Amino acid sequence: MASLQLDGQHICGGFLIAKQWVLSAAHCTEETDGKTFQVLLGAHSLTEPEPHKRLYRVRAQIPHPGSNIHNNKDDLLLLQLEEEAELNAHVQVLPLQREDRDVAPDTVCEVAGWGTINHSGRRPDKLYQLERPVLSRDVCNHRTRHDHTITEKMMCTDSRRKDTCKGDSGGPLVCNGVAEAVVTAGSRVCGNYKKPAIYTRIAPYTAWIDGVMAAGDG
Ligand SMILES: CC(C)CC(=O)Nc1cccc(-c2cccc(CN)c2)c1
Repeated sequence: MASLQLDGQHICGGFLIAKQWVLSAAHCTEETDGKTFQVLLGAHSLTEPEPHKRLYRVRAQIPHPGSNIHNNKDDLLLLQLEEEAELNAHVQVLPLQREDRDVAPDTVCEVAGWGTINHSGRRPDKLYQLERPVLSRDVCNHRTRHDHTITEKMMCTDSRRKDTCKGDSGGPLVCNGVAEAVVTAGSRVCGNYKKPAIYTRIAPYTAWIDGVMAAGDG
């Protein structure tokens, strides 16, 4: 799990997909006015000293060309670290789902982040992890939910009570140990069952991800 930070403040989640590459969400750059993130790896607490915590500078930030501030489409961001991350028990690469097939509804997946915890807007110091069931695209696209805005490159999880929120964007949705999708802000509401959590599915973007990493590695 990565924390994308500006001036020492957690802004968004992300995760290591290769030794020198982190995947996150493009909309995380919306309020950075051009500043480059730093990436914290190996952390559980954002503030306390921990043996495997290390802050990395970012050589390049590459948002998906289709990403924009008006919708959640192609909401992916690749970050190339200044150097390869030092891997250990607390810092590992997460395998990506490369088969483009929907995760079955009701599959229980997990999502983690340092995003705001509840309606109080309290920001946690320690990483939170949540198990959430996958919601079918048909239910998620219902008129009373996200009203046909969920494309085949997106997926949803139930947002009844437990949900992702501000600061969780960019983190992985992990199903059976594989990163299936990336948290996106969606309608930017949290914990409302009528607005299920939305994720950008990874499998439809592996060609783009591989292409950027190949070009970036020179
Ligand atoms: C520059 C960005 C950090 C701005 C931003 O993302 N704001 C924001 C505000 C309220 C909820 C959320 C939010 C995130 C992740 C999941 C969800 C939906 N459960 C909401 C996101």
